[in-house]
Amino acid sequence: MTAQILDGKATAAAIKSDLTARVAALKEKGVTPGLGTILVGDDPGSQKYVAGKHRDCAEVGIASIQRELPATATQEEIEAVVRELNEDPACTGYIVQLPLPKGIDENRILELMDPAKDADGLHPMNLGRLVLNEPAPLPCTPNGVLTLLRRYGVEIKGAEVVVVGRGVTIGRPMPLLLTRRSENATVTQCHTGTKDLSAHLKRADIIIAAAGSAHLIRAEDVKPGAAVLDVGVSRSAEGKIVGDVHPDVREVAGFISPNPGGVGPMTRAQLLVNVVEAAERSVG
Ligand SMILES: Nc1nc2c(c(=O)[nH]1)N[C@@H](CN(C=O)c1ccc(C(=O)N[C@@H](CCC(=O)O)C(=O)O)cc1)CN2
Repeated sequence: MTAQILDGKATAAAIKSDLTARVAALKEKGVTPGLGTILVGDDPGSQKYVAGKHRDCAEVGIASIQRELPATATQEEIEAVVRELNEDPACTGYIVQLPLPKGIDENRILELMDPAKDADGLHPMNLGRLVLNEPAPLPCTPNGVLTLLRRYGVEIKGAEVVVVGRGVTIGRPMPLLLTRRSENATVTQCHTGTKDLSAHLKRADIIIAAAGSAHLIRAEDVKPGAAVLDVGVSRSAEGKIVGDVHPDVREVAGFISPNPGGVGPMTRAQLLVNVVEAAERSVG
């Protein structure tokens, strides 16, 4: 068996095409949605992701607001830019690209954001709303994973899902989305303290690998027919992306998301969804 590809590029393109029409409708009502980004430092990966976000904006008609600070920026300097975007009426929503340089209090920066402008769904108020089952912008990568599973008809209801990783952008919020009544999955969260990862993986109908550990998920640990989503990013000596999932898993899994070309483009598409939804709320 060779796994069906969960094509994030194609799915993101379909989402962007729908958003293009919605942005055009907003513009007819006099509203141009605007996405702001705050990028601190010169990490090449972060620069690439932010550039991609603005390319996407141009594609669907969303205005771009870009703020860049050097790696030496102080907490106060970053906070000043957060306050500026909180007040900017042209900015419908914005993100602070993570991770921030060492020494910066990331949580304090996120807390300072206006939760109504939180395009990433990572403000503590919005994560709290998710816990409480209240409407909130959803974190982009977990929502991208869910959208991909739904588009390809992977059964989520009642599925045994293993999430590997506990980072703030995916590992922490992913189980919150999956265990909502609308999804009804059963979730096990694994991490570096998990004693027998292999035993958990072998039982999973869906594996979401977000550990950032190259080829951590091996074919012998995957149940035949399982859906495997590769969210991990490590780099080879040549600078190429190496995911968390070993290439041999394709021969065992029922569905697999490539990396690159799987969850990454979905993260970007869901960010645009959050901005357009915020703009639509503003016109009622
Ligand atoms: N504020 C945030 N910071 C970070 C987030 C986030 O959701 N919000 N997630 C990641 C990085 N990220 C978005 O910012 C992101 C990662 C990957 C991609 C992507 O399209 N990847 C491509 C490959 C790109 C390449 O060649 O390097 C793919 O998978 O096909 C987009 C966004 C951490 N920080």
